[in-house]
Amino acid sequence: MTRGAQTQASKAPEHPERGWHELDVGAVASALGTDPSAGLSDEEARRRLDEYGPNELEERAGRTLGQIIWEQVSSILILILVFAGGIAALLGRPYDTAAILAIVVLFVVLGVVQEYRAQKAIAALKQMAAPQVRAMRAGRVVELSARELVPGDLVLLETGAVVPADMRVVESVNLRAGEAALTGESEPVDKTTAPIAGADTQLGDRANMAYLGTSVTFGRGSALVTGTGMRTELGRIAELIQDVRHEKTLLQRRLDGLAKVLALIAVVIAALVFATGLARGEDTALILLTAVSLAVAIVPEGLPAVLTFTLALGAQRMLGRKALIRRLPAVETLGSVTVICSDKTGTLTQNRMTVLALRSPDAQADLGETLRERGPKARLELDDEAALLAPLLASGALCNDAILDPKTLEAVGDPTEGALVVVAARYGLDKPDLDATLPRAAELPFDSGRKRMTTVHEVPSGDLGVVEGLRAVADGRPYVALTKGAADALVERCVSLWSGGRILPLDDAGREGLGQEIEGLTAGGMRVLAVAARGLKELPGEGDAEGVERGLVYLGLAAMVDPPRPEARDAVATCKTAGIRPVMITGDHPLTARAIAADLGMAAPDARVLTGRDLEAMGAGELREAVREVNVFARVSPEHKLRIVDALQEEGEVVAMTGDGVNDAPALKKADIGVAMGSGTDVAKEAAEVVLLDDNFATIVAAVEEGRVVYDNVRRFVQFSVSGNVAKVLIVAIPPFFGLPLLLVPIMILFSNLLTDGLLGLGMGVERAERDTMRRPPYAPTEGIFSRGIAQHVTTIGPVLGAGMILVGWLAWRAAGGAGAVTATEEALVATTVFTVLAFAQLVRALSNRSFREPVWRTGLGGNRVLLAMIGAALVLQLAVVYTPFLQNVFQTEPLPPVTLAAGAAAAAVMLCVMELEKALRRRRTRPLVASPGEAGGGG
Ligand SMILES: Nc1ncnc2c1ncn2[C@@H]1O[C@H](COP(=O)(O)OP(=O)(O)OP(=O)(O)O)[C@@H](O)[C@H]1O
Repeated sequence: MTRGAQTQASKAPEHPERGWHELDVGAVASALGTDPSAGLSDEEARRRLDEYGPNELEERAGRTLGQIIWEQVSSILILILVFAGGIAALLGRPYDTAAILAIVVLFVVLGVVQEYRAQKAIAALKQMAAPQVRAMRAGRVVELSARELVPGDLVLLETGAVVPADMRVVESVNLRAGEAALTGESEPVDKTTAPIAGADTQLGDRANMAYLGTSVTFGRGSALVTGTGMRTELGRIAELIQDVRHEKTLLQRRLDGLAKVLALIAVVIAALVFATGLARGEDTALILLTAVSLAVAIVPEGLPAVLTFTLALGAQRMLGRKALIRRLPAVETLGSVTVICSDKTGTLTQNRMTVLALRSPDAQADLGETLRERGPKARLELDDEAALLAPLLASGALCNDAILDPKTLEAVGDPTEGALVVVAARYGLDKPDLDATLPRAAELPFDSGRKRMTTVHEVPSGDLGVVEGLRAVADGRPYVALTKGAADALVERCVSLWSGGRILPLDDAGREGLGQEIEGLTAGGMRVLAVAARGLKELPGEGDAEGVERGLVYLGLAAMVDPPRPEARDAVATCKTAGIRPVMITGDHPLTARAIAADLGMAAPDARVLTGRDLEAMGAGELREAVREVNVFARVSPEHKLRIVDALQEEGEVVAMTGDGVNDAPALKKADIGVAMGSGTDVAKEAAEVVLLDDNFATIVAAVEEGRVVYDNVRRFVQFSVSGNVAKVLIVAIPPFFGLPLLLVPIMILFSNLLTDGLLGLGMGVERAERDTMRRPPYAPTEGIFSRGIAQHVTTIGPVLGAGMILVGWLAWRAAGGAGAVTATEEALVATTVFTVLAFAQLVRALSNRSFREPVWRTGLGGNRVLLAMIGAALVLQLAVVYTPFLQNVFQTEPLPPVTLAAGAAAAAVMLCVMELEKALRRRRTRPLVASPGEAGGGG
């Protein structure tokens, strides 16, 4: 087997003087040092991989470390801090200055590390999604990651695959490639194998080459890899086309905006305090220091790091639930999804088809009972009655690409086809025998637009056995064409039927009768295929479906069940309570679709169903109106999906749409969240934001839930951190008006914002779904972060916390003797008291903050170990700052007597009560657990 590969392998590939497209296949193979039928040997492939490196484009879309650092350093928040540090230096406060600068550095490093890790994580996810390719190595077909391809590899191409490198086509069976990404040409190009003259032939005209970044839209073939990675046409222009813009998520952009607003407020308040202080003739140093503290207090230092962390974690969790995220923004968009448009077969159903009913003009069989009694492996006798079904059964198995294992009575391949092969085998008609009797001579493959397929078979002169009838159907012609497909449409193409051993005419009345029969079967949720045949004088030309698939002789019907996935029913119910509308979009018959939709709870048994034909007859306005209420679309082609997404989006919906085929790609791109099936084509995956590793509808719903959790956790941190900062601003700004000393010095505020809040923020980022996460309406993309009660929280809890801390400060100051009698050390003691009690209060607030609605005793303490650990760490750090001599120096703290700590703990307990009271009020204000988006319970 390894002959050629072995003899030629040691010769290194060299680029020929003429273009690859100018050489014939033999010359290409010899220049590449490979065998055009067996491929490279494993050893040689390994060697070349070492030499040429993996087949991937250098990641230029990702920002470099330098860029990430610059982005962090140049952010407005950092600039404010640097400015504040400068003033502190002017005031002769070296520790404050050093601390501010140290924290600036820490902040930048933390941000950079987070960003860098998030970027790496996404790159890793992308790699997981890298296409698998089938290649020949040493004469055997192997499956490998596209990254492992090397020049000289022989790659097998099939419909839906992305072309994984630049290659010279050596075999083409109707092979066609979409090259729009590379050449801008929107029509697919036919691929050929013969050499093409002209060194300067345009890329688009080099029909015997296939290029990285294009995709196979039709047919199959094989090709020799001529260039990989950056040594491809795409690699050459990669720098030009790679999107260097860093894609920020909606939340990131919103939070950037929030940070800017806060920064502006910081500057304004600081200026105000400075001006009023000057006007009242206060000590300039104190005023300046206050202004610096204010600026530092408002800036939410921990926010960016917490955000990236939370998003990356969300993507990871989704992966754990079998949804692979290809673009980070999808994590949060998922949380806003309002409509999920899902394929039926395989996503909502199990895609395990079993034929339960057979109908031919002369006989019928219902197998449900038998299979229930005798199990799925039941075999049946081809008695006189059943023999009347033989042409139907045999044709169904012949016009078919599934492979039967006659022993186990199982089939591999497309489940619809497998069911037909299996039912024929039940009656002793094994596909391999049939294939031998009536050899296949040509085929018109299935496509979901036509919804049928045809195979053409030679009719040999010898005895055909049980399928002798097909000779008569062929009506003396040398070939018989067998067509199977969606029953309603196929029956319309039949002009006669096979009955009593003769071809009888089929008139409109007859077709109507068959239509009713089909309707009867589909209404029970079965997929019904019709099978028909005709004689042919000669083999049809390529793509001559229209010429062949008409004037057919009707042979019969096969109806099969495909049970719903058990978990889909729950997922549909979850969608409903979560204010998300599940919509079924299927190529199947309207009645089949509706019956299954009803079974899953997606639609009423008599719900309105729209078909592809209905859609075509509708104007844009009409369609918009229809998509508001229709949950089942049937007999839909991939092109219709695009219109459905469009109409839904016009209606303001955030749409997730599933798909697996090449033609689904435009709809996946258009949808807010394109969802590709793990089993689908590479083209669909490339177009999608999310790939379902298990093809399961329930997985989409799980991903939506995780998306909401991410959103919740970010909002949780914003609520916590902004209300805390409001308090800190008040603590700094108010006391000077009453002659009190500064209650928090800048370095303390920094510590609180960055370490205490940052650690707690990370703890909040890992919070799991709340009990009502999927029982409330989705977040509208236009909805601000401060909606649903967060604004109230910030404006009530913030001032309460601030007032409480001022009271603490005032008590401490009075205890030290009050106006005129307080020494510098005692001032430091007062500040340390406020600093520490505030830290305690923040710790308990973090606990209460675990749920937006539920009381803390319900959410419990143990559910989030990370948060508990962070609370512990923050506590230890706080005590360290207060009690270790070196840190006392840096942070200008004084050791607190135990009684103050105890009082601080008591104050924190009071704060907890206030938080819980606010939540109780929020619960009363807003209706909980909504069932539909109409009754939205957002209190914001
Ligand atoms: N292999 C096949 N040969 C002939 N006809 C088929 C074949 N597979 C499906 N059909 C017919 O074509 C119709 C549409 O099939 P299509 O594959 O587009 O839908 P589907 O993908 O199975 O459904 P969904 O869109 O819900 O996933 C089916 O209802 C069936 O009648």
